[in-house]
Amino acid sequence: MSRLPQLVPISIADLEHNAHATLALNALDYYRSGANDMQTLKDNQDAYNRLRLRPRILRDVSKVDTKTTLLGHTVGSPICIAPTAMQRLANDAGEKATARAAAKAKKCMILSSWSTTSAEDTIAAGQEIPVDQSSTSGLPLFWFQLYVYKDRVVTEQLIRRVEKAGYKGRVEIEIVIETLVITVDTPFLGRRLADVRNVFKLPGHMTMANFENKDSKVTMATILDQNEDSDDGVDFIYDAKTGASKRVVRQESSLAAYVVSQIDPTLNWSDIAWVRSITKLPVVVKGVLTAEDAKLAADTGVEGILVSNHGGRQLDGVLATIDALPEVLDAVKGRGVEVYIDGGVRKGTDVLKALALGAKAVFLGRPILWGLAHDGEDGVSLALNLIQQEFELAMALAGCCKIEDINRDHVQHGTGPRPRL
Ligand SMILES: Cc1cc2nc3c(=O)[nH]c(=O)nc-3n(C[C@H](O)[C@H](O)[C@H](O)COP(=O)(O)O)c2cc1C
Ligand SMILES: CCCCC(=O)C(=O)O
Repeated sequence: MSRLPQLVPISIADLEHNAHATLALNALDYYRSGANDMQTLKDNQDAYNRLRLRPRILRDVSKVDTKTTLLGHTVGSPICIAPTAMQRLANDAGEKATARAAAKAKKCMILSSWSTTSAEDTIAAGQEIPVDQSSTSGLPLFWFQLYVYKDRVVTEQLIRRVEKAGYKGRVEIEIVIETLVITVDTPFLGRRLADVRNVFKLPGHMTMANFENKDSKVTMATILDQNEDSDDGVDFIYDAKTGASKRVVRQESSLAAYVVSQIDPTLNWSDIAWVRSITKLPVVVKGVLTAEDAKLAADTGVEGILVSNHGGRQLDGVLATIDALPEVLDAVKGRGVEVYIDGGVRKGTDVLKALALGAKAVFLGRPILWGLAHDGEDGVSLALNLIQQEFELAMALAGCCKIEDINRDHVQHGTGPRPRL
């Protein structure tokens, strides 16, 4: 692979550029790909660029405060970390590095079900960072992303593990896993062509750590080719229920094969109700793109909706998330459901636009991975700080001192004069 010269990163785009130069192709392609033609992947960013800001002037913006609340918890900023699987492909410290950077920045991090570090170890890493409990500028927050397995016993065990890992109720520890984020857009894995070509797989020394326990080193038998060295195109698919491994000839991304074998494509609204019935954790559904589904989510009683197209990695050709956001917000207006967004957020002005349209918070996927690839924990801190500083500047230049100052009048579609209301 040709190597590009490294940049001293001063934007998320620079971090991405550097990651292209440093990551192994298997990891780079897995991280950067969208599904099929990657139309939605591109549109997620383009759609932000189609929006225009309407700044207000002469408003004393000498002090800007970005703290906000997420389901009742005060965090330092509405800029949060989306769940991305297998972070150790970017840097050996993986999810631990991300957790420490999130804790330092007092930001919310969602840990993926498919992390290469366990929920317990990730939380513990976050707790290494001292937090000022009396701080009025917010505290870090850790949420957990759940894939619902065909085997509900496996799903429930994972929920119990996560509840336990959250140490909820111990007053001296403020970092809690407070919310389950159920991903609902992945009954099957979207077709990411580069992963198919690369026959993507997780390297043998990494594991899907949330499915291990002290007695069994489940080397993620699931997607691993157990004959790693010879790469003979044969996988052993692990059946979590029987503990047996089935031999399959691999013709595609091992991840896609794993999803087929484990993740429940029959998932429907009654399963969301089931999850709610077995845990006290608040529930956010991740992957809503339409008013119709937003209403059903509210009817199911969820606490939050994350408007997401999975970073353009699932159904190619769907709306950019920022274009889908208004109909979701309209559909659940007055229902007490918080609405967040992810996909294509790369600049401080993107954050401002999303909040102006009504999102409570934005979540970053790939930018965190680019930061990790750049320099582990410091790289994630850099990614978070770069976009945080851009956001604070954008707020000030738009005449906003605090999050509540940002409103619908700060943004318009297109470049023409604002239509009369
Ligand atoms: C490499 C990668 C892995 C991901 N893994 C997960 C995952 O395990 N669970 C999940 O719900 N979403 C996952 N996502 C989707 C992200 O949570 C998020 O929706 C998306 O990345 C946001 O778009 P952005 O990358 O443009 O910021 C993943 C995305 C990427 C790029
Ligand atoms: C079930 C897929 C797990 C990882 C993921 O969500 C992604 O690669 O986008």
